[in-house]
Parts: sequence; C-alpha cells; structure tokens
Amino acid sequence: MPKRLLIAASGTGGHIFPAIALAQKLPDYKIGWLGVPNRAEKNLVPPQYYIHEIEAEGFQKPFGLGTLRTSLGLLCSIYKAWQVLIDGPFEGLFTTGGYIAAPAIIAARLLGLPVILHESNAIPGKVTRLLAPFCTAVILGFEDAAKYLPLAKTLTVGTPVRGSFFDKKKLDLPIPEDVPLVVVVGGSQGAVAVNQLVRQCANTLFEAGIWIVHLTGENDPDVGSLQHPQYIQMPFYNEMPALLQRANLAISRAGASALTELAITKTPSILIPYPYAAENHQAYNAAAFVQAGAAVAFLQEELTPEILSSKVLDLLNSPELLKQMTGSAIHLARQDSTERLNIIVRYVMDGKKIPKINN
Ligand SMILES: CC(=O)N[C@H]1[C@@H](OP(=O)(O)OP(=O)(O)OC[C@H]2O[C@@H](n3ccc(=O)[nH]c3=O)[C@H](O)[C@@H]2O)O[C@H](CO)[C@@H](O)[C@@H]1O
Repeated sequence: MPKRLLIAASGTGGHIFPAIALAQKLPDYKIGWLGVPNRAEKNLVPPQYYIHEIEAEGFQKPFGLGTLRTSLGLLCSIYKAWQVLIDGPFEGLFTTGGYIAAPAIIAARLLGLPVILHESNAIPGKVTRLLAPFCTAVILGFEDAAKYLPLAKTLTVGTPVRGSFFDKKKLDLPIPEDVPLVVVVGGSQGAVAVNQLVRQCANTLFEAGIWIVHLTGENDPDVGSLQHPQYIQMPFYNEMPALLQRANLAISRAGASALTELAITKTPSILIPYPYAAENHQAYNAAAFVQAGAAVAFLQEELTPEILSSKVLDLLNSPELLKQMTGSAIHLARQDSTERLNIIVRYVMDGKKIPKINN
C-alpha cells in the first residue's frame, strides 16, 4: 500500500512550487493537496494531485469583531482539514507554512499524525513561529531562521525547486542568441512598482542593445503601455528554468524560491525586496545573497529609473563582475535540497528517527 501524504501549500508560487518539487520526488506515495478556493494552486498544482478546499485567512489588526469571525472561520477550517485527513485517510502532513498551515497542522496534530513544515524564508512567518514547536520536523531554507524557532526541531536543507531547473533548457522565445537579456520578475504575482521603474528606464536599456523579458503579473494596470521590438511582456511564464538560464541579469523581488532558482541557474541579480512583506522578510532573504556577493539589492524607496538603468548597464558592461556574482551564486545553490527533504519526509512518514544531515 502506498503511503498517503496530505500537502497543504497555498496562495503563492513561493509556497506551492517547493511542495510540487517534493511531490515529484514521491511517485510511490498517494498525495492529496489542501488548498483554498480560487488561489494560485488552482492553476499551478499538477492535475494528478486532487485539491481538497478549505477556507484560510489571517488575523487582521486591530482586533475586534473581525477577529471573532476569523476565529470561527479557523475552527471551521480545522474541522474540514480534520475531515480531509480522516477521509484520505492520510498518514501525515507536509506544509510550506502560510495561513493554510494553521488549520492543517492543528488538525493533523489532533489526530496524532506527523507533520513536516518547510519554512523557506530567512525570517519565519507567523504561523511557522507559533506552530513549529508542535511539528515533527521543521525544515529551513535559511539556517538563520532557526534562531526565531528556539523550541522547534529544525534542520536546514535550503528551498526545493522544481526538477526542471537542473536540466539544460532551450528558451522558446524569439530572442537572438547573442544579445544581452534582462529578465524582470516580481515574484509569482508580479510587482507593479518594479514594473513601473523598469518601464521608465527601458528605453535607455534598449538603446544599449539590451532585450527585456518582463513578467508583469496579472494585476498591472499599465500592461501594453510599452511596445518595442526588444521587449517581451507576459503576465506569467511557465518556462522559468530556460529563461533564467538564458538571462544575463535578473531584476527580481527577493522571495525565497526566486532567490534559490537564481542561485541554481547562476543568474546574477539586482534585487528589490518587497517592502511590505511580513516583517520585511524579503530584505533578510536578499541580505544573504548580497553578503555572499551573488546579488546587489536596492530598497524600493531609494531606487529611481536612473539608478536602476545605470546599475544594469554597469553590470552588463563588467563581465568580470558578473562572473564573480555567478561564482558566488554557485555557493548558495543547494543542489540537493529536494532530495534531502524527500529523505526527511520518508523517515518521518515511516516513524523513524531522522538521520543527522551534514550541511
Ligand atoms: C510578496 C510576498 O510576501 N511574497 C512571498 C511569496 O512570494 P512568491 O510567491 O512571489 O515567491 P517567490 O518569489 O519565492 O517565487 C516565485 C515563484 O514563482 C515562479 N514564477 C514567477 C513568475 C513567473 O512568471 N513564472 C514563475 O514560474 C518562480 O519561478 C518562483 O518559483 O512566498 C515566498 C515563500 O514564502 C516568500 O519568500 C515571498 O516573500
């Protein structure tokens, strides 16, 4: 009989893709997915994993009537997650944190099932901090996150990326092979502020012969306002491995999966952390890359189109510097994160003690 694992990963690519990477390593398992109606998992989770839907939302400040409604909603979601686990019947839970993790972890632990939690950010999210002590294993993307989780059993393996990032891919976009290519990516949902900055400096870059692939996200009101033969814009692109492998430079937010993929594809980057990320965690994610010399980072509020275009031109005109950044990225790229996570999940699901893993 195959082992039965429920995966709770919802809302953004950064939560869903690492879970897909793990699921791809468990072909001998029966996997079910726990998601929220109409969130990104609807489009991103491969169809072979059935998505069981529950509601999940966070507590908003100031506390008041809304808190009562959210508390009742949480109780309801715990009950639904509990039912999904029993009906499966699932033998364990894997989650990447976020709002959906709260009802899923509580329900699984009430049923006495093992829980593996993966936290990809340098500063763990609220649900991770609250519930990590109750999980069987807490797996980290960044070693530094452990200091925020003193009561949890943590192991650092990095953040899993989809298997396709490790194969050499050819880019299927009409871009000449010998031109410099800059990719602009604002995380899985796009970043309107970054998009605006890039559009304002695009002409300077085009004049220098640079091509731009701009992944705008679905909610950019100015999509279509810039047209140029050296410019390709899309709301979302599925072939990120080929694109990052081909790019000479990326302008990116600093989500944990994005950073890991940039490291694995050895793509130098200019990072613009999302300033409103919970507890500014993207700035901490970015800092690890800047300290290692793999990226440069700017605060969004200090960045002007002039600063951005001159940084892009400086970097693309300095092959030695780009090479150094690429070299530094190699040291950050943990090639075996998914495999290590896979081993841990199997040990936990088999009820065995997790072996010591060397970092
Ligand atoms: C605003 C915010 O709080 N974002 C968080 C969210 O980010 P978000 O969901 O944006 O996650 P990341 O930036 O880490 O990753 C984006 C993912 O989307 C993929 N992608 C993106 C664009 C595209 O066109 N095609 C595509 O496939 C990338 O390859 C990557 O796998 O979850 C991450 C993991 O907890 C956090 O680190 C981020 O801080």
